[in-house]
Amino acid sequence: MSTQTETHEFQAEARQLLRLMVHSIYSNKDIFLRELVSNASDALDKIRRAKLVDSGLRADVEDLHIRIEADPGQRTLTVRDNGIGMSRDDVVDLIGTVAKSGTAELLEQLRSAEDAEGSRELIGQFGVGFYATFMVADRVTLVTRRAGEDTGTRWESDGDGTYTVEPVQDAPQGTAVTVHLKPKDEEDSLFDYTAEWKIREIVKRYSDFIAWPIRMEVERRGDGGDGDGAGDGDGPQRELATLNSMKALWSRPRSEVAEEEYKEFYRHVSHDWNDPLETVSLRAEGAFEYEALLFLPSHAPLDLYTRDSRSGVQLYVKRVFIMDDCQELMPEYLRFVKGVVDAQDLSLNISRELLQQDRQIHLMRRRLVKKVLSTVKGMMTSDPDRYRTFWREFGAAVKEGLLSDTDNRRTLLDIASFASTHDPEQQTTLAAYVERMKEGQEEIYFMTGSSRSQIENSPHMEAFHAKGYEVLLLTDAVDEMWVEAVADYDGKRLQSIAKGQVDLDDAAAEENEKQEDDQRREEFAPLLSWLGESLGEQVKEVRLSTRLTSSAACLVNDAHDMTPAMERMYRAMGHAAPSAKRILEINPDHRLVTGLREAHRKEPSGAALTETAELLYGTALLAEGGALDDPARFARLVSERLAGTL
Ligand SMILES: Nc1ncnc2c1ncn2[C@@H]1O[C@H](COP(=O)(O)OP(=O)(O)OP(=O)(O)O)[C@@H](O)[C@H]1O
Repeated sequence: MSTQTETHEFQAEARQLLRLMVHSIYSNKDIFLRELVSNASDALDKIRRAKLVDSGLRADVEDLHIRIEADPGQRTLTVRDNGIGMSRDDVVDLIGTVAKSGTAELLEQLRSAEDAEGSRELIGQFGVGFYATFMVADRVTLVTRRAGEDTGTRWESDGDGTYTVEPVQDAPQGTAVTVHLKPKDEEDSLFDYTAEWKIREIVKRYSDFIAWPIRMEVERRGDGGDGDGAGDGDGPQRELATLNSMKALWSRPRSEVAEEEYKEFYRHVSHDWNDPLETVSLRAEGAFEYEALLFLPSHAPLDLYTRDSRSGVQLYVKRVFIMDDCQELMPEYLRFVKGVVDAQDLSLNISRELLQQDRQIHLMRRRLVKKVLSTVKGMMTSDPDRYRTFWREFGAAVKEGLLSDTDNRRTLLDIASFASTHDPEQQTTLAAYVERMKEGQEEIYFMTGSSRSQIENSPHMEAFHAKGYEVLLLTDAVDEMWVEAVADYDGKRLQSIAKGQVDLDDAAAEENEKQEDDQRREEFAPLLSWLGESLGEQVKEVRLSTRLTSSAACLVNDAHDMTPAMERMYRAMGHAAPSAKRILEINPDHRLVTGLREAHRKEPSGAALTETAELLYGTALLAEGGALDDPARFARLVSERLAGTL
């Protein structure tokens, strides 16, 4: 070891991931080579781009390629690229840590995953990249030099928790990763990764479309020989071969590309080990030509709802990689879409700033979005199960589009599904809801809340349930927001059952009940006005309810007020959101309410009565899942009352 060798510890999460790799929960170990080739290919993309942007960069971009070197004697396999390379700090930051958000959650889920199958699925959603080498290696050495820098870095680890870094003077530009292979053990899927046939097989299978040549020294194939590679006495002849075809998949007609090739390409661009759910290809001809090959994943990534979630569309210009994560091509609500867009008529030097202003890019994005949405719409009829998977995984993200993408709002409403009281298992579309609407029903009823059972059991549901009206049960955080922005679907107003007044009676019944109502209002007027005063701190009005059948009371919002959930969300985002006072509705048929009316008639004031009013309000709040201001006081009042009944 040189005097400049430093020993570092892997970051805690990295250590845990490494342990998983060493104990190899993933049965297909071949993919380690795919990961190394994929990283090498990215490094080559990056150097070409860097040189385009800064022609003064001291970098050799003459013959960019990947080279695989196998040494059966030493049992090593090296993947070498002459790409962008890494500085010493890059190596420590990128290789020694796992920067991906969601790592901690993933590890937690892995710990609780019950079987190997479950673990594989989870890890598949994550992609372990470079660390996959530790499935096949007992030591990994990486030598790298960043283009433009003089000193290189040597990194080495046996995957146990620490690694070393030291400077090296004679490193070539780019990165070489040498895997010191564990002994072969085919029963454990550990093949001989120095064997030419095995390397060829893996490259062909996983990396054929890589745009850079993947070269390796191979045995020269004899002309019509016996194919055993044996030489004629001078030993086998060797030659340098390119193992991959390098064909850009997106430029080939769909009919000529095998499903398996698309899947591999998807894995390359998405770093997802699972198959994609759907492939979307698009070719635009004319004044502004481009080709797109996009994928809808089959699982939501763990970081889909975190702030730093990346969008997965790469931009190429005339087959040259320009940038990852091109947000100008896909709106945030479709950030899970992965793939490649290759434009013919953009400058290779295009910057993000210019992209934002480019009219053609705007048009391209509009068309891509429409294509993705129409693909989803198509799935609804062609393959409903697949559509359901899509919506389960990505529905909550897509609904964000109802707020941000007014152009496509109608399509978004068409492809959306919601839980509903109609069916405890299956979600419904709005179109299906409208079809089932009762005669005379003018509105689409919904309620937002934190869970299906909480909404279903909330007092607001009672009359809707009793009268057989279907209610949509909206439980995603984003639902609170979009329902404020979207007024109607197909001319039918969207109406929260927890807001404003409800009127579920038909005209004939209404006439009969009108007189009864007037009489009741008169009877209850003194109680309502007393309750209004007594609970004046908490509510802005107390009125008789038409939505309750079995509960004594519930809280509702005025039609234009924010719901408590919205207020909480605004506060969580750091906005000031003063609490809007709500309306207490009481059920004139409930024993507690009629009893209270009688008690109030006999003795219009008094501490016990005021406490009952407080309890009535508190119970209504609890029934909808709300939080009491002073739970201890509430508990004491309830205990005292209970004690009185014994
Ligand atoms: N051959 C290489 N040349 C330059 N940088 C590399 C090379 N290999 C890895 N890196 C750097 O190390 C980082 C981490 O690599 P790693 O394979 O662990 O994850 P990743 O490729 O970013 O994502 P994933 O885990 O999904 O494959 C890369 O993002 C890249 O910046």
